[in-house]
Amino acid sequence: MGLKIDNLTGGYAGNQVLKDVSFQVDDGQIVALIGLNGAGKSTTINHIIGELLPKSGQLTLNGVDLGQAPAAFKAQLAYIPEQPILYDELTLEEHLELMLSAHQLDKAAAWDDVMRLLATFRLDDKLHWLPTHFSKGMRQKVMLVAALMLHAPLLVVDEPFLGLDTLAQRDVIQLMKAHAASGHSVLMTTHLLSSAAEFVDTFVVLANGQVTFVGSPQALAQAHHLSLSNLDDYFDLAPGVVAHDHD
Ligand SMILES: Nc1ncnc2c1ncn2[C@@H]1O[C@H](COP(=O)(O)OP(=O)(O)OP(=O)(O)O)[C@@H](O)[C@H]1O
Repeated sequence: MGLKIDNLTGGYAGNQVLKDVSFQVDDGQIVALIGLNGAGKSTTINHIIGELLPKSGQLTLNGVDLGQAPAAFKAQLAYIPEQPILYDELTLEEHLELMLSAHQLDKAAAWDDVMRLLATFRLDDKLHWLPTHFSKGMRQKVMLVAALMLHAPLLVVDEPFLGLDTLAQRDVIQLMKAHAASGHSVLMTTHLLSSAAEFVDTFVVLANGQVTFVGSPQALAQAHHLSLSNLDDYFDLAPGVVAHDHD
């Protein structure tokens, strides 16, 4: 079933950003939300994670309605924000233990999997490090491990590649693909259209808080006479996608 967003209108007090946004993320799919700065990508995500309340519209995840059962809705998703949020006084291991217990997961049962993820990102020898010792990319990797180890039905990732080296970017793509292949789904935002076109199933284009396109990378490219490798030119060419940040 996956995530279904129907006619979502919402935003911030005094700034209604999203207008009638509808799209879905089916089980087993990777969907990328794209759009220029200020188009409404983060606002959409803030609604999905329950940080913002819709003015109207409906969000359901595997049949659970966010408005009616927020805790059950949120329990099904793992969210990786654009800016890593870590506690200065907790080690890497303590961060992961905290996340596991917050999700009622048993450390003994989950730990082999956690160590595999840490090894993927070359963090397995840093369990006792504090966040102050981590580089920006390492902090991002910790957030990725903390979310991926939950195996949540929906993984929501704001800008997954920000601050990551090329090896880690490749690893994140593989892990997102594995997450989807296991029947779960991924919703991400990105500005890297050509790279995303290599592994996402669907692009959802937002412009000025409205959905202007939903379809495969191939369909998006064809609609604008672009090749997949030239998709980064999309926002130069597509009419009606320009966001107005401050109107
Ligand atoms: N806390 C806020 N209060 C009021 N308006 C906001 C707030 N955060 C964002 N906005 C406005 O909402 C609109 C959409 O912003 P949003 O952050 O969703 O865009 P985005 O597509 O994620 O952009 P970016 O690519 O820069 O991350 C913008 O006009 C922005 O100014």
